Amino acid sequence: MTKIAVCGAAGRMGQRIIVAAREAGCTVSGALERPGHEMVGQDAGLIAGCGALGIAISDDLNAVVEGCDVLIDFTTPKVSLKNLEVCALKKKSIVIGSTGFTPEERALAVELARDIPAVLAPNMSVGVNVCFKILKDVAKTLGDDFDVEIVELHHNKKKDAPSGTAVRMGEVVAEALGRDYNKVATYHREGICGERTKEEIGMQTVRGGDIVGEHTVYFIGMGERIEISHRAMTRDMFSRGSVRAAQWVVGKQPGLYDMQDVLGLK
Ligand SMILES: NC(=O)C1=CN([C@@H]2O[C@H](COP(=O)(O)OP(=O)(O)OC[C@H]3O[C@@H](n4cnc5c(N)ncnc54)[C@H](OP(=O)(O)O)[C@@H]3O)[C@@H](O)[C@H]2O)C=CC1
Ligand SMILES: O=C(O)C1=N[C@H](C(=O)O)C[C@H](O)C1
Repeated sequence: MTKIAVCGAAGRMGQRIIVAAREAGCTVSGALERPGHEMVGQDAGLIAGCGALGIAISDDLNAVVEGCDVLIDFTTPKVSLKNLEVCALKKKSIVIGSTGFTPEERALAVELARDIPAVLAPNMSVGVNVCFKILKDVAKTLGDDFDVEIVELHHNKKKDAPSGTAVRMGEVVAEALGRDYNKVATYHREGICGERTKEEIGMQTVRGGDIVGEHTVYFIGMGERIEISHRAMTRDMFSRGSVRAAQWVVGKQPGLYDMQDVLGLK
């Protein structure tokens, strides 16, 4: 039985991951929150709503990592990089779902994962990962004649924008079209901003209420358009995906993998 520890255990995703790990027959060996968090000391299962587990939420990163086979971490990029560093020191695996990584932070993650197997993915759902695959084909087939715009909608508590999933969708499309995402992504239009260029990929963000996560990529041509949409109704396919990744990654060769590797979509 895979021993899974969860970082960000009292968070929206952390709670669902604890439930998913139990449902998948894994052992929840530890649960982490930051020092000073009001949930430290509480039973992780009671907080997650799946009944007492006898595992108190801890703020001791080293002890929790030592007790697990794999750490699942849904927090922030800075916290995830620290966790990756500690997992590398203790030769444990890690699955990171946090989003909002800068290119520099991503490069650091690749370096830190040199000696341990790690998964880093902005979206753990099967549906979104199949969309990544479809988007590549659609973009290649349509070529430069269709304008690409990406719109994402999330709840009002989300801290990063655009979502990690939207950024990855933009990167997939840009790569398929032979463009550099960092040069063509357009996040803002206001005032007399000029006509749309052919190369740009518009990235639009909507925040409100309790929207779990919705992404649409528009390929807009003359007289027709294609829309590829994914709508998440609950967080459960993200949490189940992260547990699937955790079971998959333990024992793999060192290196940084993504969900396409886990799902065999490459
Ligand atoms: N890859 C995927 O499939 C998905 C990725 N995400 C991403 O996961 C991340 C978390 O999302 P969500 O669960 O909604 O966010 P939440 O804010 O609900 O949860 C994050 C939790 O991590 C805690 N935390 C902060 N710092 C530390 C620390 N140093 N050690 C341990 N715990 C810490 C937070 O505590 P506090 O509140 O005190 O800061 C909070 O409880 C985001 O980046 C989000 O975009 C979300 C869904 C799916
Ligand atoms: O913060 C969230 O909630 C989500 N974040 C991920 C992202 O930024 O892509 C994935 C999902 O859409 C939910």
